[in-house]
Amino acid sequence: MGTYLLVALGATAAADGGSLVAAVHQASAVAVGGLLATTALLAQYSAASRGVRVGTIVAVITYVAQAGVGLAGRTNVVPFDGVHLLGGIAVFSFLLATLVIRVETTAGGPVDSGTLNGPNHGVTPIASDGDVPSPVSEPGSTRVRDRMRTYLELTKPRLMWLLCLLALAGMGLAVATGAELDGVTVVATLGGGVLGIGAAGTFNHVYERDRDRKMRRTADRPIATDRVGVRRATGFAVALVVASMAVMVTFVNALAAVLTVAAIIYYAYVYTVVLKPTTRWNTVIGGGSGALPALIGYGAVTGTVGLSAVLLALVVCCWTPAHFYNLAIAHREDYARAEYPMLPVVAGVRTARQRIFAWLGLTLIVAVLLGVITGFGVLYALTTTVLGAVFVRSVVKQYDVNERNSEDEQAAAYRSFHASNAFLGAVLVAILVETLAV
Ligand code: HEM
Ligand SMILES: CC(C)=CCC/C(C)=C/CC/C(C)=C/COP(=O)(O)OP(=O)(O)O
Repeated sequence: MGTYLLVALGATAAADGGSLVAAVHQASAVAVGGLLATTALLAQYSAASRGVRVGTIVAVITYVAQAGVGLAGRTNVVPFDGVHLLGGIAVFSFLLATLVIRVETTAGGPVDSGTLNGPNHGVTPIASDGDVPSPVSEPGSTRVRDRMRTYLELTKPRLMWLLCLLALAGMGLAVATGAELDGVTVVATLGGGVLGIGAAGTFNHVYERDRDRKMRRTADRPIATDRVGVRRATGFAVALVVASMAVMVTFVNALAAVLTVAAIIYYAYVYTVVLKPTTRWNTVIGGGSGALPALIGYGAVTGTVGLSAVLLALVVCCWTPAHFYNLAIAHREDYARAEYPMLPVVAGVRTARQRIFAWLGLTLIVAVLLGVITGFGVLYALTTTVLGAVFVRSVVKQYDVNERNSEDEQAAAYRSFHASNAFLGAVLVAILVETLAV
């Protein structure tokens, strides 16, 4: 992650042209170079696998070339900024790949390589949504409150904070281009967005009710437990769509309204109905729905779609598999039982963890590109680096658990899941501060 810090700081230095950041970048380059050389040397003389030895050497060679390009650029002999950025990304990628080889070859226990075949090995679900209704009869006011809570549960409220933060960051990117932001647009976009997410979530509950019953994590959902009927839930979802559109069209603009409908259809139909039950790529392709709020926020303010918003959406697209595969690992028995072809179910845990590393690496790379084109400062560079490091570390730690299908394994996967949410949340807040703070 030291290399990543260099890339992030280098991008910042290039953006603000300031000498302080440039100086810190150069000092860090020397320190990280020392660390890298030591690591490579230790790898050659230890029992590390061939992959690790070769990987660290390749990283060192690229690093030296990269330092050369950096020095040449400093004296303005070769103004190779783009090459220097790519070189940094290359070193980072080699090292991440080497890390994967390293954790795989030193993992203590038998790494799960295959797909699930047995029914249920006694996994205890860690998370579950919602309360099971009490059988005891209750006074009217409690019943009304329960009913409201049940309908609220249909809207998947727990995802909303991050999706709202994403839309806000989209608005921040719009402001960075010089657009004006007003309170009505902010409130109406978030309000219309929340109604839209509620609609999409409710459709998802309706369509998945049979499979939800088969999964421990979801068996107590409102429709799966018949607390709400299919027709009522569908009516509720339609009402939410109408309300969302009314808010968007009246108080925001046509683009935001169209993108919101697109997000609802993308999640409730393309992902839920077409992709999720049929292909292992469901998460990768379906993640696009959750990325749309970046464009909705930007479009709400500017009436157009801009490059920075597209890059932010791309960050979220790359982040989504790194976010979800952790849960898919923790609940793979559930998914297998409901016959969803989630990656860990059809390709095994080992492959899923590799993909988490790969998508996380891509997320970090696209995040740097976003920083470069928007000219973000040190706060953004440090946030992506530190929270990125926490996320990477949490995934490495998943390999420390030896016992397959144990509670420890689930807990480790859940830590990565929470790290993923903390990472994206912090990056979005950093974007907001960078774009809105004067
Ligand atoms: C294909 C895409 C995605 C899949 C399959 C996925 C899957 C999941 C699942 C299964 C949960 C557990 C949820 C529950 O039942 O409460 C969850 C939680 C969550 N997801 Fe995702 N997710 C996706 C995309 C996103 C996106 C794009 C965001 C936001 C930008 C997001 C933010 C969250 C948040 C905030 C939580 C709640 C965490 C908590 O309860 O502490 N997810 N996700
Ligand atoms: C602005 C707007 C309308 C956005 C809507 C898009 C949206 C709700 C994206 C979130 C994607 C998501 C949480 C998937 C959950 O996966 P899952 O359904 O597989 O999870 P589950 O197993 O818990 O049902």
